[in-house]
Amino acid sequence: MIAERDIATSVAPGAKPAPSGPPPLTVENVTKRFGEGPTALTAVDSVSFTLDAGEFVSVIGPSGCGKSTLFHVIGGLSDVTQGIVRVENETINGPHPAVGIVFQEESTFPWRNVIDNVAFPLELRGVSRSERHAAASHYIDMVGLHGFEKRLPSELSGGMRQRVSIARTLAAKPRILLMDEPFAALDEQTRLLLGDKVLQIQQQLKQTTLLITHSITEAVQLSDRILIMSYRPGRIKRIVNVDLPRPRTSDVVSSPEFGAIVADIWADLREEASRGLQESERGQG
Ligand SMILES: Nc1ncnc2c1ncn2[C@@H]1O[C@H](COP(=O)(O)OP(=O)(O)OP(=O)(O)O)[C@@H](O)[C@H]1O
Repeated sequence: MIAERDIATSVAPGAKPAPSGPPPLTVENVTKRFGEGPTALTAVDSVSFTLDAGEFVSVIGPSGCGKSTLFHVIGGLSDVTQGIVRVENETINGPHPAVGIVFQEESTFPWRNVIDNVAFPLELRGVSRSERHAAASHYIDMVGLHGFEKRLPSELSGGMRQRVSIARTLAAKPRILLMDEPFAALDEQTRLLLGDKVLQIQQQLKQTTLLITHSITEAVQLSDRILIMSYRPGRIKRIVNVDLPRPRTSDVVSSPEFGAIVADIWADLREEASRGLQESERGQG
């Protein structure tokens, strides 16, 4: 069940075009259980939402609330127990070619240089070397790695390697970009600056994106909407519309409006995270 209590509803008139056609992503009453019988664990419970074209939505929740489970289900990497995930009008039953995935873990190929990493999905499609290198260069520029085309991943920082992963996923021109805590391993300053990059890309491509994160600042900095999940079973507790003007940069974090949204989300998350902590202290986590 979705409990929707939007905190900021005043979307500027004409800010977003009215959606036409089916939403790029529909998650309908999705439940995911692990195991059977009395020891079965419901990780995700009756989750429903849609993603509109060009929208940036984040899913946020305390550790163990089922964010990664939801990510795996939407990415077609894991089956649902109940419910349906639709990409446009198509029910998925495995990875869908329209969904581009960026993982939390490093996923660059260490033996390929930057341009060949980014060009990889085009190579799989049989695109000629010159064409795929031209396309890859475009996305390398977009993520701010111009000049690093010939470097190996081992010659880059962690943040740069994640940018290579993002460029590689974008090079496949996904209709939906799905990211699971892509900046989790990075320090706070790098996260904020990479957030700027993601905002620029969003601005440029109007890329429909679903981000899984446990960082409130990241979610508020980047998103149009934030889905707050409850601690076990993972349900959508509340949906927050982030009515901060776009284009945005990381400067937005110092505005009072930003602070108010963060504080509001934290009030919910603190409750859920405390519940998680208490359960793990009782040995149920
Ligand atoms: N393959 C699995 N088998 C059994 N239980 C699982 C499996 N994967 C996840 N779980 C359980 O499902 C619950 C949700 O896990 P999940 O990893 O989706 O949470 P999360 O919100 O992504 O957590 P974190 O932020 O710590 O990564 C947890 O209790 C976890 O132990």
